[in-house]
Order: sequence, then structure tokens, then C-alpha cells
Amino acid sequence: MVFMPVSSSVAVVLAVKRLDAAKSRLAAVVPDDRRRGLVAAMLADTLGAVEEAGFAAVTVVTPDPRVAEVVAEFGARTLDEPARGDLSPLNAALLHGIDDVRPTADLVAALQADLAALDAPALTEAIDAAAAVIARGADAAFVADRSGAGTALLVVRASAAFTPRFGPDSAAAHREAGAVELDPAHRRWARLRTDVDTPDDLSVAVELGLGPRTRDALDSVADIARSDTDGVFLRR
Ligand SMILES: Nc1nc2c(ncn2[C@@H]2O[C@H](COP(=O)(O)OP(=O)(O)OP(=O)(O)O)[C@@H](O)[C@H]2O)c(=O)[nH]1
Ligand SMILES: C=C(OP(=O)(O)O)C(=O)O
Repeated sequence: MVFMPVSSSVAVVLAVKRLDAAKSRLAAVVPDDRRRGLVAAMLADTLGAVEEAGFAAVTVVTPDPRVAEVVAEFGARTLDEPARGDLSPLNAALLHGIDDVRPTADLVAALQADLAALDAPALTEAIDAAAAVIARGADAAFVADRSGAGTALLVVRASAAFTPRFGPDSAAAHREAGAVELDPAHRRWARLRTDVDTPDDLSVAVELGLGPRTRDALDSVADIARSDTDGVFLRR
């Protein structure tokens, strides 16, 4: 068994699908043309928090050149989609990124890309907690999302053959695969746990405090949504 120091080097991997296909569950409150900008803004705020936390080795797996432009603004790198295999497209994309950076880091952190309220302290604390658990012998550790069913962050030992299991009920899937759940009582890291898929998630992220780019993107939607009775996240 290999033991890691808590000060292990960390590579961060995210996956973003084509913007035209992204965040369909927000379609009722954000029109198509604004939704692409909103998804890009949430990615930018996520990458902003990662940068502020001091994690410099960042890879985003995406087929979308507009996403690649956002990634380049943060000095991060883009990897194209892998060939289709047995895994879901999301897990195939993440595993492609994880495999690519494995030789360069002690730990690989797979992070959701829509963490519009993420801040550096939450991310740093969670990755430190994961590093400590992995240093004690686990192959992987994760932070569940706000609902408890999904996963906001999965950290794997780079040398371990741990396959990501993002998707429906991924928290249970990661737990069953042997990953250690961090802060299972959900007392900490609300800003990390709030991935934005639905209007309700967006409301919670607004309450927590959005990153600046998401706030700007939503301001542009607000002009439309103020007169829209479905603009739930703006009426709070
Ligand atoms: N690179 C890549 N990323 C993906 C793929 N599928 C999903 N993702 C990303 O994985 C995260 C979660 O994906 P989903 O929940 O399936 O999609 P979503 O865009 O968040 O939302 P919905 O359209 O409402 O399901 C998002 O960051 C997606 O952009 C894929 O095939 N390739
Ligand atoms: C993919 C996941 O989340 P979502 O579909 O909510 O983005 C997940 O939590 O594993």
C-alpha cells in the first residue's frame, strides 16, 4: 500500500459537453441563447475558484471550441473527447482526463464544472480532507452534492485504478466502489456541493452568492425573466 503526504500534488480534471446540449433542465427559466453563456460563465467561476485555491494543473475534457476558449483564459488545458467505450460519455471523458494526468500528480480531483458559488476555501478544505483519507490508505474519496445523491468532487489516488461513476446516484456508486465519503453529515462545503442543474439549484447558488461571471450572465437573463412568471430563481 502506498501512503501519500497531505501535501501531495493535485491535478484537477473537469468535463463539459457541447454547450448547445448543456443544462437542458434549465431550459424553462433560461432561454437557449442565454443558457450557453450561463454554462460558460459557471465553468469560468468554477475555474476561477480552482485558480484562487492554487491548483495550477487543470484539464478540461470537452468537444466544444467555445468551452476551450474559456479554459484557455484560465491557463488551463483542453483535451478532446475520447473514443466511445463502455462507460457513459461523462465518465469516459473524466477517465480520459484522469488517465492523461495520472503520471504528473499524486492525486487527481474530478470536479463538477457547474459550481457557480464555489470558493477557494471550500475546495481547498475538501481536497485536503481527501488527501488525508487517501494518505491513510483509501484509493478515493468524494464529497456528495447538495441532494446527497450526486457527487460534487471525487479525488483519486493517481496510481489507483479507480473508475469514476458520475451520473444518477453517483454518491452511492462511489461509496460502493470503495471511495470514502467526506463529511457525510453534510455540515460543510455548501459552496462546493451546489452544482447547478435545475432552477432550484440556481436559487440556492444565488443565496450562497454567485461567482462574478455567473452573476453577470444571470443579469443578462434577468431582463428577460423579470416579466417571466417562471423566473423562479430571480424572485427570491
Ligand atoms: N466532455 C463531456 N462532458 C460531459 C458529457 N456529458 C456530460 N458532461 C458534463 O458532465 C456534467 C454533468 O452532466 P449532465 O448532468 O449529464 O448534463 P448537464 O449539462 O449538467 O445538464 P442536463 O442537460 O440538464 O442533463 C456537466 O459538466 C456536463 O457538461 C460528455 O459526453 N462529454
Ligand atoms: C453527474 C452528476 O450530476 P449532475 O447530473 O447533477 O450534474 C453526478 O452527481 O454524478
